[in-house]
Amino acid sequence: MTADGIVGEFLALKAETDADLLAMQCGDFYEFFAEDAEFVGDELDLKVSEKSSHGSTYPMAGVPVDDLTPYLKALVERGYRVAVADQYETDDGHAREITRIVTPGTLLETTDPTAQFLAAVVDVDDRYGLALADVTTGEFLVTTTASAAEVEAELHRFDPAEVLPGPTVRDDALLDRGETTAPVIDYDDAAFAPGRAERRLRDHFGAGALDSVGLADRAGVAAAGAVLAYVEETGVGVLDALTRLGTYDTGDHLDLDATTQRNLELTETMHGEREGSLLATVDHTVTSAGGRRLREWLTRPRRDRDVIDRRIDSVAALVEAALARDRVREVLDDAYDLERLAARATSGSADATDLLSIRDTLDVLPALGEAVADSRLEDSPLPAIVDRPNRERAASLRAELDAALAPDPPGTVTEGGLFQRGYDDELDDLIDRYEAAREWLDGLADREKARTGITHLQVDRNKTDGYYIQVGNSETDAVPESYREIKTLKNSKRYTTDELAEREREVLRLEEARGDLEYDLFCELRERVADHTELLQDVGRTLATVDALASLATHAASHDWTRPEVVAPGPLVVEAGRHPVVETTTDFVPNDLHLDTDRGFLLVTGPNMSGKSTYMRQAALITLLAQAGSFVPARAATVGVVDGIYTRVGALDELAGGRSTFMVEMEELSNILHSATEESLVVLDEVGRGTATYDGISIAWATTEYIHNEVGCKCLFATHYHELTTLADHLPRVENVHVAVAGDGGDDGDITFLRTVEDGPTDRSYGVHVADLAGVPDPVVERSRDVLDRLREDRAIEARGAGTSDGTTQAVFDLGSGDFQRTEEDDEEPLDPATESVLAELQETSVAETSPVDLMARVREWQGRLDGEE
Ligand SMILES: Nc1ncnc2c1ncn2[C@@H]1O[C@H](COP(=O)(O)OP(=O)(O)OP(=O)(O)O)[C@@H](O)[C@H]1O
Repeated sequence: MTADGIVGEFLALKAETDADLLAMQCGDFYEFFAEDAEFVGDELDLKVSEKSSHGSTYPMAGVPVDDLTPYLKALVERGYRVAVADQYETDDGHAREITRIVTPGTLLETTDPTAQFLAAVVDVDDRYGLALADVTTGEFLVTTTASAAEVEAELHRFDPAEVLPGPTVRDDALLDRGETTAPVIDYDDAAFAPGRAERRLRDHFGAGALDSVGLADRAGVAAAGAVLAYVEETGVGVLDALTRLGTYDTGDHLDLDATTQRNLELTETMHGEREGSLLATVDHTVTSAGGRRLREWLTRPRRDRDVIDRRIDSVAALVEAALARDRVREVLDDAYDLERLAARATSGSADATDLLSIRDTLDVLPALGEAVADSRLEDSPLPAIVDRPNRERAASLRAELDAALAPDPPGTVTEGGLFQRGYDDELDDLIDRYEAAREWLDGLADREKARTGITHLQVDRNKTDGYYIQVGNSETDAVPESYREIKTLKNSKRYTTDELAEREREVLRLEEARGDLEYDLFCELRERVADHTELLQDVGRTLATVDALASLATHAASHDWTRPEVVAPGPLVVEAGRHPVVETTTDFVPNDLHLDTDRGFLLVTGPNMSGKSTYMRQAALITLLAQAGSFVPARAATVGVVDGIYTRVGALDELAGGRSTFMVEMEELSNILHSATEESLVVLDEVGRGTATYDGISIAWATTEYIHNEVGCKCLFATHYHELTTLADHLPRVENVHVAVAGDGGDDGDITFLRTVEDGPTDRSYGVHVADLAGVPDPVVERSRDVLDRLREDRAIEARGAGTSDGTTQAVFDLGSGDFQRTEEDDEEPLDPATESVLAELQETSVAETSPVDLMARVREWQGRLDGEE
């Protein structure tokens, strides 16, 4: 094919696909042309050369066929979708077609141990269907819900690598809320049609599959069908990896909205770092599958007490039995990622080393069985967990692999050397003949030296000349007549003979036959392994589960955590509780917490920086950890199961998202007030702060009443609005607690943060002290103290009337009530315009939002105006 034709063909194939880039095979290379070449040249630092076509030149960049995978991975991990066109032989030359599209959600070759979900969301008949498939492990989950917030929360939990919104949800806010940074692909509308989707699901998973997993909802079917269709387009093998369909009900798990997952820093901190998150703190797993399991438990804690208790029973046993725990972890350390290896076997991408890894990991199961047979673990649920997979089938698969594979097989599966002797008679025979021919060749140099008397003679092989006899120039006169010269080098000549040529042909033929036969045998073996996918997934899950349990136990033992008593919905009582992450970096002061039916709502006050947020998050995290099946950081804890944890904490900078912080705050509050039930735990940190003081107080006030009277859930509410503390006198379940400090924070008085939580409201706010600590310039701090003193003295700003010689007070704006109070005698008289205007401005002035300096300047200006100055 001409050069022109190649670029033309590339552009035609590119027009066929909606992938971002195309890699087209041209002989031994995959080439990118035109814009794609420039793009990959930049992204991957590939050399870009020029190719001429139709009189113009096109950029061209290529990678050797065997090296494509790492380049593909690099592109896909940056979020691009890459189509691959392979070349195949035809009767009159060769042709090319797109054989697969590699995308972030369907990349089998990933080396990142975290789960890689492809998600589809669709809305049918007012319900949302969400399907999540991880082709690297074969996991395929479907759920349906009527709530957009729940879809959002699930997307945040599963953190998909790629999202396919159905036609009706493409413009939905739920996809641009920043819940996912994954590429969002507008995929073929038809794939989401429920009828078509259902047929596709039945074809792939079998006619009865939908009924047996209880997938009836059209929205769920549509989402699952779209995922299948998409995966199918990306390559046939990848689709085969999806073996197990499952459904789940969002009600099985603790409801954690997306904001709460972020606020509680479950898997990453507010700054997007893993380090410092709850997961990073408690993760001591030794396998990547165990790490995935632990992440799943922390992001999807349970509501079912039986499940929770079983996990905690296992953790407790492992906490007690330190030696057995170490042994369990040591045994698990030898395990590879079986779920992923199973998917590689099913998709046909596993090589011999992968099958050996499967063999070695199957070995871990009996060893783990022995480790949990320890007397201190035998009464726990652990032996039953390890017994769940079929041990006999696992042992026989292991034995089959062990008998088949060579101990140190090559990385390619087409060149032989994969199998042990004795595995296959035909192969053994081929190998015997091959080795005999090789032996003849290996001995040839010595035999020829002896026969001819030539000393500088060697036999070797290279790509262009094949096998040859090489003789140094000084002795070429002595070569026998049977030698045929094939090449002259500077110091030597190369020869062949009829017999050497014949043997060479034989060796090559045998090599090829061996390679072909081993490849066929290997594919058969790999398929037999793929037939055991479910078994491998069972074993993989078991190892991951035990690893996650041992990790929780390791953390509990090393940080002195305690077993929580998990009870039916009800109280949350914590004795000497700590924050699970903060305690690892700080000399932490433990705190008690008591929330029950008589005392379900705590108003938490205290100076800035005293530890209010930490205290409240600690309560949420202790509940979450208990429901994940973990021990908790406390001396003792009773945790009443909750159905959801909802938090609204300090405003994040969401201005980049185009919404004002106060709007975000109110949207989050709205979601909480709509979602929380009597059995939820709600944590509110300074709700109402983002607006004018009196609006803020009013919203906080009404929120407290609503949660107390209507929702009736457990709630912790931190506030700087001292006014709210009086609510404890009116609402029976509301109590005040405060984080204590020593010192009054007054003029120069320093305060010491005690970090202890005590009953009753705090008396001061100490904000000026924190301003001082933060390095606000001295004049401002001092001035603030003056202003504060005055405000405290008067709790009022006076408006003095003009024209009254003695300057008697005419109207007082009372900061406590937020009302104007006038003196009796002035009431009759109409106000003069100056007073009117000052009062109007005064009414509009927000004390909280005006700096003390401005405030004083304004007051001075008002006084001037009232005194008749211009
Ligand atoms: N019990 C504790 N023991 C030790 N250190 C703590 C404790 N509680 C909080 N801290 C530390 O005190 C600092 C302030 O805590 P936090 O952010 O919870 O205060 P806050 O009262 O919510 O502040 P603000 O009102 O300004 O938001 C943090 O650095 C935290 O690590």
